[in-house]
Amino acid sequence: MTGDAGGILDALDPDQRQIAEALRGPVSVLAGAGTGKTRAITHRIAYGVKTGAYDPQRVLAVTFTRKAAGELQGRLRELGADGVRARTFHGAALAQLSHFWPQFVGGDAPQVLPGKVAAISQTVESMGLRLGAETLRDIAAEIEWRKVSLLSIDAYAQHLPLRPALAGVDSEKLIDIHDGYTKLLEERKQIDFEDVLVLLSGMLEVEPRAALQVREQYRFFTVDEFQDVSPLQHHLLKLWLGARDDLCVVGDASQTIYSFAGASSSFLLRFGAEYPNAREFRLERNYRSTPPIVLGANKLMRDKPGALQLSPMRGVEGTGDGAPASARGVTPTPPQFSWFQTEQDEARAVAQAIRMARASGTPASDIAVLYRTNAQSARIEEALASEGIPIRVHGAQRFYDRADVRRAILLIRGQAKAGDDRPLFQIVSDMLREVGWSAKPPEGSAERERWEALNSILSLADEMPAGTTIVKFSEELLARQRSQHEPKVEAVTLSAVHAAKGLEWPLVHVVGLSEGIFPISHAQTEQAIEEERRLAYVAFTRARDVLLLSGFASAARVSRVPSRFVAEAGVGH
Ligand SMILES: Nc1ncnc2c1ncn2[C@@H]1O[C@H](COP(=O)(O)OP(=O)(O)OP(=O)(O)O)[C@@H](O)[C@H]1O
Repeated sequence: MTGDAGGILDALDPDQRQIAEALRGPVSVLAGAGTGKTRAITHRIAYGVKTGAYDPQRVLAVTFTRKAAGELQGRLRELGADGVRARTFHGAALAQLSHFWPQFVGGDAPQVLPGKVAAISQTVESMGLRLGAETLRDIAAEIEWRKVSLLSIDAYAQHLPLRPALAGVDSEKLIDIHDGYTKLLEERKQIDFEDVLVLLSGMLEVEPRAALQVREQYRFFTVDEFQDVSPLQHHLLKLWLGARDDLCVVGDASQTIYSFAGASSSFLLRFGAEYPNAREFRLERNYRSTPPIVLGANKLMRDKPGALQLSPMRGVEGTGDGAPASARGVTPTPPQFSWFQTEQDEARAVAQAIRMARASGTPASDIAVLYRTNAQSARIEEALASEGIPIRVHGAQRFYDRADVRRAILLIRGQAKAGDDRPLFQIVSDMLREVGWSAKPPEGSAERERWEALNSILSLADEMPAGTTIVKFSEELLARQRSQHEPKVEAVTLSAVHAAKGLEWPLVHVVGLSEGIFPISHAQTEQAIEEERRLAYVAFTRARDVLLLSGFASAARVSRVPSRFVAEAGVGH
């Protein structure tokens, strides 16, 4: 064994360890929420690199969001697997398409449209139709669904009777819009987000030299969140692999929350049929949450296809990572449900509960408020701001895209180049002052959000080993910026459940648990309700120590009852 490879396995339980040691051939990991699947795959890759089984340059770890790819990259870097690439399907495909286009098509690759709605709107207008913004967005979603499902427009036309009807657009018109939109993009020499994968797949199919180059570059593949893979992504993955089978897929059928967008957990559940020589592993020990949270999650998913039965590990001697929860000011309590008259009452009560949690020592960054749709965040933002609680709205703007953060990093890099041997904390706080940071946090909520972002850079400097120079710190920041590895911001996270996948907090509020809100009113079929249930499962399993559920009775003169998911998880008032 080379270097400290064996040490990597020490952080794993026996099941995770088996996965890390299964370095070759097709491997599938069915892993429940909080069972350490990210830990298992990052350690597996690091172990492969350290033992020399993998050339890090030839390893590709794929996931679905840039945030998750950043997280994966950061964790791999911490484990010393630096050269390995963690990318989204889209990011990896775009890089390859841009590389191959000049060679095999000529000129630069076409520009990728930032969104579809404007082009659809133009198409619709040229047809003499008038459609509302909501319908245009629904059409955009249909175009996406068609493309990720690998359907031509003709094949899609056959499927139409099974698709949800769109208000004010009959089938014939809808097909004309798909046609018109395709032609418009061709004329403008533009492509959309899904076309990146469609075109790259086509290129790899018809250009053996392109396929050869990609296969030469990447040899070992890992796909996280495989339950959310679409037929298009699956197709591209097969092209990347060619005749080889060094593929490790990891996922949880109970966390499939993108089937509305064409994802299908059947690729995960039928992996063994696709690769008869596959080794299948299961991770069912939940390290994240207290036993009552785990039991509630199990109840919610009882007897659902592909659902794993989680065993709570918290409280079991010799397991768990780090300090007991109470050391951070969070005292574990069983999940609870509170019911309010209005949304405003609910928001106020959540804000008060968070104020009290902070007063008893829970750091703001240990708290999250999760909701079904983004539109719900405004109420909560308002209520938290009026209690003076710092917030960050997850998914609104990425940390390293913030103008103030970018300026601060630029200044720190400049100072590192110029040379400065004062203590790191002093240099960094001076640089931050130049972009408006001061020792005392400001009052207003936007100002406070900005301050917390800048202050997290200072906290990062503070956490560096003693004696770290400004040059080293600047390199660390740059590496984190490249991999989107965000420092911890001292603020309460507000997030839609979809965007919270893969994350965890000691204290989680899930709000708006009223029928018609969560499950959402437009989820009418059994399939749609099942997807809502999985979304509730994702939400509930984000909590480590305390899970507080709430809902409200009336909104816009509609009278609501508590969400079925509360009772199904066995959570009482
Ligand atoms: N072997 C282990 N020993 C102690 N703690 C562990 C172990 N494996 C995982 N954990 C802890 O369990 C939690 C969940 O791990 P991780 O984030 O890797 O989970 P996950 O399976 O990717 O979760 P999810 O699918 O719910 O997003 C983390 O806090 C992690 O540190």
